[in-house]
Amino acid sequence: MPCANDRSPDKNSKVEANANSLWNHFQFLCGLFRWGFRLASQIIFTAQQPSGGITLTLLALVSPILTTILRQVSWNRPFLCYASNLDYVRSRALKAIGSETYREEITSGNIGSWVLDEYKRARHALGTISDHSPHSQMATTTNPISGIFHALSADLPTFYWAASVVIDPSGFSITSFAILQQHAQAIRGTVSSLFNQFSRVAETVNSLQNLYKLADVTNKVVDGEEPYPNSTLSTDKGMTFELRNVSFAYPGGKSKENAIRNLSLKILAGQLVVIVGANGSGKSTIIKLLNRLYDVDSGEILVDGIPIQNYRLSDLRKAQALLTQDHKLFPLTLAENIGLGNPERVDDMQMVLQAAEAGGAAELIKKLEDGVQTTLSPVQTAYGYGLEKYKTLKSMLENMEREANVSGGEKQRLVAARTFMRFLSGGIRFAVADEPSSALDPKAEYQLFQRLRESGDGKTLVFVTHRFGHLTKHADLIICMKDGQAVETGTHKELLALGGEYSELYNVQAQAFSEDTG
Ligand SMILES: Nc1ncnc2c1ncn2[C@@H]1O[C@H](COP(=O)(O)OP(=O)(O)OP(=O)(O)O)[C@@H](O)[C@H]1O
Repeated sequence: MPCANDRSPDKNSKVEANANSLWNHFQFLCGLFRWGFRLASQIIFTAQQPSGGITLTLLALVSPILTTILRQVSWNRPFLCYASNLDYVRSRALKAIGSETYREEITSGNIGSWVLDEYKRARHALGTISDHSPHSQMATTTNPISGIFHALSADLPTFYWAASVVIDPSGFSITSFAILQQHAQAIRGTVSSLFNQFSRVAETVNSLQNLYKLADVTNKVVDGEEPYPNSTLSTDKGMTFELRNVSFAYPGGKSKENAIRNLSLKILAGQLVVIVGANGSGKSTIIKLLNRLYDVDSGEILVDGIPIQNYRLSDLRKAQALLTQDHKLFPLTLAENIGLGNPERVDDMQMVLQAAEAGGAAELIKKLEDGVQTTLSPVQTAYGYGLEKYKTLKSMLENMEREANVSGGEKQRLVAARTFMRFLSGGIRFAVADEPSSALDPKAEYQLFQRLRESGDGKTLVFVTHRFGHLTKHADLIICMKDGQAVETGTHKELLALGGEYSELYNVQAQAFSEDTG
C-alpha cells in the first residue's frame, strides 16, 4: 500500500492499508467462495448422473490436478523473470515507499499525498495488469509442456465416453454425450480457477491480517485545527519553542529511563541553536518532539506561544525542514528524490538543479550517465532461481539489480539537496540538521553548514552535532544534554567559562587537535 498518511501518519502507528486494497481482498475472497460453491454443486450433479457419472467426474479432475503438479515441477527449474513495464515498476516503487522503511521521510516531509496520487496514476495506467510481485505472478503462468499435458488430459472424459459406446452401443445418445461433456468441462474450468486462486491465498491472508490490525490502531499524534503560521503570534523571523517540564519515553521502548526528563528551555525565533551531548543523551529525541513525530508524556511544548498539538500537522510540517543522517533515498529518480523536498514543485528542474548545487550534489549528478534521471537504488522487479550454472542469465540478473556506485557521503549530499529544495519552497521557519555530517568529509561538512547558515534568514536553525568548532562558536544558544536533561545552556564562551560538561567535551576534541598539530 503506497501511503501511510491516509490513515496512520504518525510513527506510533505500525500498520498500513487503504480502502482500495480492502476492496480487492474482499472481491478476491468472494470469488474464492463462489468458485468453491460452484465446484461442489457441479461435482454433486455430475456424480449423480447414471452411466458413469462418478468415473467421468474423476477423469475431469485429472487435467487441472496434473497441470498444477507440472507447474510445481517447472517451478523447481532455473528461471529468470523481470518486469519491463514502466508503470508496473513505478507502482512497485511507490508501494515500497509506503512501507515502514520510509515512514519518517513521508511523515516529516509531508509527502504522503504526493505518493498516493502518483501510485493511483501508475495503477490506473497499468489497467488490468496485476501489480503483484513478478514472483507471485509467475506462480500462475503455464509452460508449453504443461500446456500439452493439459490439452491431452482435458480429453480424457471424451475418450472414456467413446470407449463406453464401443463396449455398449445401446447406451449411446447425443443428448447424454452433450450433457456429460459440458459438465466435465465446467468441473475442469472451476478446479483450474481454484488452484490459480490458491497461489494468492497466503499473500491475501497476510494483507487481510494487516487490515484487521489497522482497525485497532489509533493515531496517538492527533491533528489540531489551528493553522500555522498564527496570524498574531508567529513572526517571519522563525519559529519559537518553549519546552515546559517535558518528559518522554518511546512507546514500546525497552529502557526503564525516559529519553527526555523534566526538560525546560526556550528557543527564540531566528536563533542558531546547537545541541551537543553524549550518545543516547536525548538530542535527536528533542528534534522528534519539536517535529511532532511523537507527543510528550508530560509537560508541554509551545510553538509561537500555542501548544504544539493545537496546530494542523500538515501546516506545521510544511514550515519545518529536517535533515538527518537516517534519511534515505527513495527508489525513484534523483530528480524526484531532490524535488520531493517541495512536492508542489517536484517537476521544476531548474529548482531541482539549484537545490542539488546547494546540497553539494551537482558534481555527482554530472558524473552519472543519466544525470538527474538516474535511479540509484531501483526497487526489485527481477527475480532469478537456480541460475548458478547459467552465467549469461546470472549476469543479466545482476545487471538488472545493480545499484549505482555512490558513496555514503554522496548519498548524504543528495539528501541535503532535498532539504535545500524544501528551503526553496519559501515557507520554512524551522530547519534542523541532525548530525548530517557523519558521512561527509570535513570540506563538504563545512560547505553544508555554511550553506545552511546562509539560508538561515527567517528560520530558526537547530544543529545536532558531536563535532565542536565553527558551529558551536557561531551558536546563539548551545544546549548540552546528558541523560535526557539539559545540564547546561548558554553560548560557547559562557559554557567554557562554566568549566562543566560542555567544556569537558570541547576540551577532549580541542586537545586531540592541538596534539595532532603540535
Ligand atoms: N525509536 C526508539 N525506540 C526506543 N528507544 C529509543 C528510540 N530512539 C532512541 N531511543 C532511546 O532514547 C534515548 C535517547 O536517544 P536519542 O536518539 O535521542 O539520543 P542522541 O543523544 O541523539 O544519541 P546519538 O548521539 O547516539 O544520536 C536513548 O536511550 C535511546 O536508546
